[in-house]
Amino acid sequence: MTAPTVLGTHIEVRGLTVRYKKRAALDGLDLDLDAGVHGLLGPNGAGKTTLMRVLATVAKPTSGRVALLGHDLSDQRALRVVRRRLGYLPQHFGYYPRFTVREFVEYFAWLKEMPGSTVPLAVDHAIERVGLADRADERLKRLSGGMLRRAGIAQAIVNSPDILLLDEPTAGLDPEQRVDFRQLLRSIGVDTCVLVATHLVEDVAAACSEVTLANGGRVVFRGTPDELAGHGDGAADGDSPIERGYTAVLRADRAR
Ligand SMILES: Nc1ncnc2c1ncn2[C@@H]1O[C@H](COP(=O)(O)OP(=O)(O)OP(=O)(O)O)[C@@H](O)[C@H]1O
Repeated sequence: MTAPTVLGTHIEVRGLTVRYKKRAALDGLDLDLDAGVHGLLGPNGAGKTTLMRVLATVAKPTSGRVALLGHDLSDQRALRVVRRRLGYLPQHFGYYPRFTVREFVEYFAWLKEMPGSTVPLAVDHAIERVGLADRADERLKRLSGGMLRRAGIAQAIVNSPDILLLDEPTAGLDPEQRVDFRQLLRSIGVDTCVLVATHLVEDVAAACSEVTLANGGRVVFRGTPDELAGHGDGAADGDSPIERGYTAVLRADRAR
């Protein structure tokens, strides 16, 4: 199956606001992302998960405009087209514990309306890419937390999405798996727009071509991991250059 050509920007967000009662989880956020691996960093409550949920089309904006693959999400007909081209690993995902890994990934392939003839091969490939081939027929309830996370990543990539949204994908992965996972991200990011929300700045430094730092529902920094690290030159706290950059940018934003 060949992926359709992507016209325009993969992700285009303008003035995105999401309110929960009086609190703004996102507050006029602007963002443009194309192919590549993009890290999304920010402190607790910055709005990362809210942004991921809007981009995954499971939450609606209060105001503002979001276009994915050139389709405006306010257009109901476009939603179906876009959803086929998306992969999404939520921060917390539900599953039937009696499903095997293969059944679980297959189920998502059907939900994404993949042509039936392509499903078995795509499922096997996705399971292999996350290193679960030897567990493909194991029930989900028998997997460790990290393996379950990897099964979640497999369902997200089964349709070779044009946009892949991963909310804290490395939570629970052991160090060796995290190294493999970064390699997987880099290979997917060659022609896919991958957005990874995480607290692990070392994953961002190692795997991401670009990083977006959110605070208070807005973007406060956008650049390469090296550029973020550059903001930490001097006295800011942190154990690595990128941690120091992260801390320095947040402090400067809070002092505004
Ligand atoms: N369903 C909800 N109802 C009310 N407030 C919410 C809801 N979901 C999120 N919020 C609020 O919106 C803000 C942003 O939350 P969000 O989960 O998007 O942040 P985050 O950056 O993902 O945080 P974390 O790093 O802790 O996962 C927070 O103030 C949060 O309390």
